Amino acid sequence: MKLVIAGGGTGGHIIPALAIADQLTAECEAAGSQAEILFIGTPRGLESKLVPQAGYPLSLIKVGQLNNVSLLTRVRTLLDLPLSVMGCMRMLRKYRPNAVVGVGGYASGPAMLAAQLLRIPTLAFEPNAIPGLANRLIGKRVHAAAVNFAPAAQYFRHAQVTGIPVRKQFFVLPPRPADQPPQLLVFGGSQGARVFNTYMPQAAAELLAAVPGLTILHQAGARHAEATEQAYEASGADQSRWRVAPFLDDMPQRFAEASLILARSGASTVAELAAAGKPALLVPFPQAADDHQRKNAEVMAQAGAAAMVLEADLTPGRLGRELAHLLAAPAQLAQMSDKARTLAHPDATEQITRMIRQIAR
Ligand SMILES: CC(=O)N[C@H]1[C@@H](OP(=O)(O)OP(=O)(O)OC[C@H]2O[C@@H](n3ccc(=O)[nH]c3=O)[C@H](O)[C@@H]2O)O[C@H](CO)[C@@H](O)[C@@H]1O
Repeated sequence: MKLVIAGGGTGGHIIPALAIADQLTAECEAAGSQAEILFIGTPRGLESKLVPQAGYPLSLIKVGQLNNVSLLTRVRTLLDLPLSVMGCMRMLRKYRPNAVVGVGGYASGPAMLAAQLLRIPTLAFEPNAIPGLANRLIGKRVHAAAVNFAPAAQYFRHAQVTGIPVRKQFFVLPPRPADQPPQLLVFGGSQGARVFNTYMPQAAAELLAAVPGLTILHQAGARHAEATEQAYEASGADQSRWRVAPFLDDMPQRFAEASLILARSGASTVAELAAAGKPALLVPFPQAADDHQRKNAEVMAQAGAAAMVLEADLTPGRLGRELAHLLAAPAQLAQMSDKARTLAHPDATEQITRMIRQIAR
C-alpha cells in the first residue's frame, strides 16, 4: 500500500495523521506486506518537526495562508495556488500512491485537489464540528471522509463519524499512585496559550501555597517559553515546584503523571483527555473558527468529564481558585476521569485505516 498523507500546520492536524500512519504500517506488517507512506506538508507547519521525528519521509510545498491574514496575503496565496497544485501533481505522478488522505491545514487543499485531478482516491479527515477552508473546498468530491462530529458530515461525500485517532499509549496509561504528590499539567494546544502564559505565573504562588506538595508543568509554546519562565521567576513562586517547557514530546507520559490538566479544547486535546480518562479544566480558545473549541469543551462539561471556564470570565484569581478547588476534591476528579472515558473512540484509527483500504486503488 502506498499512501500520501497531506496537511498539517498545527498539532491538531498532524498528530492524528501520525496515528493513522502508524496503524496502517502495523496492519500491513501483520499481513506480511509493507506500507509506504509519504507526508506532504509546508516548511512552516509543525509537520516539519514531528514527521521526520516519527521516521516518515516528508515532501514540502509552498502554500500561503488564507485565514486571519491581510487581504494582500490572501490574494497572493490564491494566485500561488495553481503553482502549489501543479507541484503536488508532479509529486503524486512520481510517487503513484493508491490513495491520498487530507488531514486539513495548509498543504491539504492543494494536495487533495491535485489527487482529484489525477483521479487518485481521496479521504478527508475532519476533527472539528465545522470544517476548515481546505476541507470545505474539496469535501464534495472526496471518495470518503472521516469526521469527529456528526454535523461535519454534511460537508463531505460518504462521511462516517469515526472520532479522532489518538496515540495508542493514551488508552493504557499506568494509574497514578495514590501517595504521589499532586501535579498540574498546563498546556495550550500545540502552540501554547497566551491566557495560561499570562495568568498562571500570577496565580502560581497562591495555588502552590493552597495545595501542599503540588508541582506544575507548564507548556508555553515555542515562542513564549522564555517570557513565561521569566514571569514565573518574577512571581516568587517556589522555583522547585514549577517548570516551563516550550513543547512536550512525550505527552502520554505527561498525562500519566498529571492529577489535573489545564488545557485549551482543541479537538485532539479533548480526544486525548477522553482516551486517557484525565480530569481537566478547559478554557476554549475564543478565536477558533466558528467558536468550535467552545463546542468541544461543552461536550466534555455536559458529560461531567471536565470543568469549563470561558476566557472572558477568567482572571488569575479565579483560575487559581478553580484549580485549587478541583485539586482538593479527589473524588470529583475520579468521577471526571470515569465520565471522560465514556467519550473516547478507541476504534477511530482502525476505522479510518479500514476506510483507506476500501477506497485505495
Ligand atoms: C488555535 C487553533 O486554531 N487551534 C486548533 C488546532 O489546535 P491545536 O493543534 O493547537 O490543538 P489540538 O488540541 O487539536 O492538538 C494538539 C496536539 O498537540 C499535542 N501536543 C501539544 C502540546 C505539546 O507540548 N505537545 C504535544 O504533543 C497534543 O497532545 C495534541 O495531540 O487544531 C485543532 C484541530 O483542527 C482545532 O480544534 C483547534 O481549535
